[in-house]
Amino acid sequence: MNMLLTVDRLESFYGPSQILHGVSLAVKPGEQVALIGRNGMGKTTLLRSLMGLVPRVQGTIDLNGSSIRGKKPETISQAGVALVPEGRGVFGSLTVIENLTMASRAGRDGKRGWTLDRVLSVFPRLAQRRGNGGHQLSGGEQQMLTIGRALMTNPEIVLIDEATEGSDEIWKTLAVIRGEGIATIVVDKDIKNLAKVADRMVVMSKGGIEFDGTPSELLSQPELLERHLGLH
Ligand SMILES: Nc1ncnc2c1ncn2[C@@H]1O[C@H](COP(=O)(O)OP(=O)(O)OP(=O)(O)O)[C@@H](O)[C@H]1O
Repeated sequence: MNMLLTVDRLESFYGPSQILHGVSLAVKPGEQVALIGRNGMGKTTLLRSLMGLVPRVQGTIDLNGSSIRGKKPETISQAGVALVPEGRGVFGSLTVIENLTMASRAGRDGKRGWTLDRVLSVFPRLAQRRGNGGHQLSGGEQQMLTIGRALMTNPEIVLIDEATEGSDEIWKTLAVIRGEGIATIVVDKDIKNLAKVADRMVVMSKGGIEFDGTPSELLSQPELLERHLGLH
């Protein structure tokens, strides 16, 4: 099967600091990849690098066989990548509906599977608060809104940082996204729940990838879990 996303020997820098040291990773269409590791190991930097938000990156980032490395975030979004950042980034002065409609765009192949009505039917709480300003929403509702906005761009892959930061409803949402055949890279600390939903678990350490395998392969390595995730 052709890969959706191929990352090869990626190096990322903030000013003089090198944060990623040769990350290689491939994601198939529709695959759910969990990205885990201790604090400060480079998970957020990897997602931001894929979205074009890190100023200096070297190596390969290909989406559907075309390079997106060094492209602007807007171009990367048009190519089919959506980011749900930690801390969210909802527009507080705009209503729920305005936040959603401003993100609306056809997917790469012109498909518009995700419309306003569809997003509101998947997230009934957003429908109830359709006229509320973004700043009037709870943390969990803001996360739903950010995911709804990502879906309005009709993406092929959604990158979700600190997924359970908003609320535990994220697990239901991930199941919906999976059912749509949209690939995900999900960063979170809840390894048990991630292992239930992910096709693959990728462990980062010190700006590199330490492990890449199935949930059962990871869970059968207690020494790795303890060293990189502090679990025993
Ligand atoms: N804008 C920035 N400028 C300089 N250094 C940064 C910047 N953002 C992150 N870093 C550094 O890059 C390293 C990796 O951080 P990153 O946020 O990618 O890790 P993480 O694995 O997502 O951690 P966490 O789970 O704590 O969010 C850290 O040492 C951090 O201090």
